[in-house]
Amino acid sequence: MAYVTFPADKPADFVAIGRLCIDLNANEINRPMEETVSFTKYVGGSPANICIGMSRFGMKCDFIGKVADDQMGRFITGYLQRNGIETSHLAVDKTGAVTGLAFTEIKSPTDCSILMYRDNVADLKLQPDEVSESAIAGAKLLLISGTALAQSPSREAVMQALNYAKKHGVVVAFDVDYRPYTWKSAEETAVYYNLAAEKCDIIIGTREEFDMMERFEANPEKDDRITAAKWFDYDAKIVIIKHGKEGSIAYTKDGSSHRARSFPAKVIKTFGAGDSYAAGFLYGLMKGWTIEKSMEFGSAAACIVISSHSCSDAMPTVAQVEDYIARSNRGEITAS
Ligand SMILES: Nc1ncnc2c1ncn2[C@@H]1O[C@H](COP(=O)(O)OP(=O)(O)OP(=O)(O)O)[C@@H](O)[C@H]1O
Ligand SMILES: O=C(O)C[C@@H](O)[C@H](O)C(=O)CO
Repeated sequence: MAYVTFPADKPADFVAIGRLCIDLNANEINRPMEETVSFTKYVGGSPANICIGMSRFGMKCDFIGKVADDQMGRFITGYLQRNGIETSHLAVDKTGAVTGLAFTEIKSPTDCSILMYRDNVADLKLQPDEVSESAIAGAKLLLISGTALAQSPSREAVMQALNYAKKHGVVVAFDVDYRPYTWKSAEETAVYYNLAAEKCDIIIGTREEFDMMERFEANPEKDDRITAAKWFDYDAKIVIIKHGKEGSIAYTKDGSSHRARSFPAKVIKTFGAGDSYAAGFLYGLMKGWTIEKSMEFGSAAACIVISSHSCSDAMPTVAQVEDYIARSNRGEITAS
């Protein structure tokens, strides 16, 4: 059963809007940041990672965002281009804003953190009039990501993108992607996340992210079913709640639920799991697969990324994900 119907006659498959930044991932893993001396530079930011993932899967992708007018901004644009992503809808900041940096600390496979440098970043300066209506009208699926709602004018740019998507019958997916930095308060976060989520067809978040959105509501048991049910009174058709290694659960508007286990993985670091899961799941859905098969594909894509050093660069191809599922089913992959 198709829970979401994607428009057929569009020149592009997928357009994402929001954060583009740099990940500097520690080369010396299993060490605190204080003792780390070298890092490898990658393109980062959740929506950028998801877009790169979709492109690796063979989807025709476009990105709407803003980069700094510096070497880092040009590195990001070039990387997207080399990955086959349309970059003509990227604005270039002219106010002296910088590229956001995410230094990753990998103390152990389960103890990872991100040290952010996000003052005066270009991605949050995207203006509503820099959001291309034709880019959104020309895609089957728009992905928005929560961090872009943290500040104006990026917040209004995302709301504008949602308006264009509604006007042109584009399916909207929302990855909650809650990162505490750049938000001023938990109340502000909940207000804007809820405003955006009301307009989305597919909502994907972790249990903790939905807890944060439910700040003004009663769900004392943190019941996933109660969390999901609210959104079916708005535009949602699918709500996915992720539980890390415990897997994920999708609720659909018809009242059914669909569970996905996680696969074993030799984990290097856990960040990037959510982005690769989202890319894999959305790819499956766009291919017309069942919810279960799409979730399984996303879960296996996540394992490939968390077993690798980077997020963006490690995004797998379809063949790599299929191979991971097959090897796991044959018992050839064990957890770390
Ligand atoms: N340790 C793990 N082993 C195997 N699979 C995992 C592990 N951690 C996460 N996953 C897979 O990735 C999916 C998404 O992970 P998670 O719930 O941690 O999302 P997230 O918190 O958004 O990720 P991120 O750390 O990128 O922000 C899970 O549903 C699961 O399939
Ligand atoms: O912006 C961040 O929070 C870090 C990212 O750059 C990183 O690539 C990521 O989001 C992984 O999920």
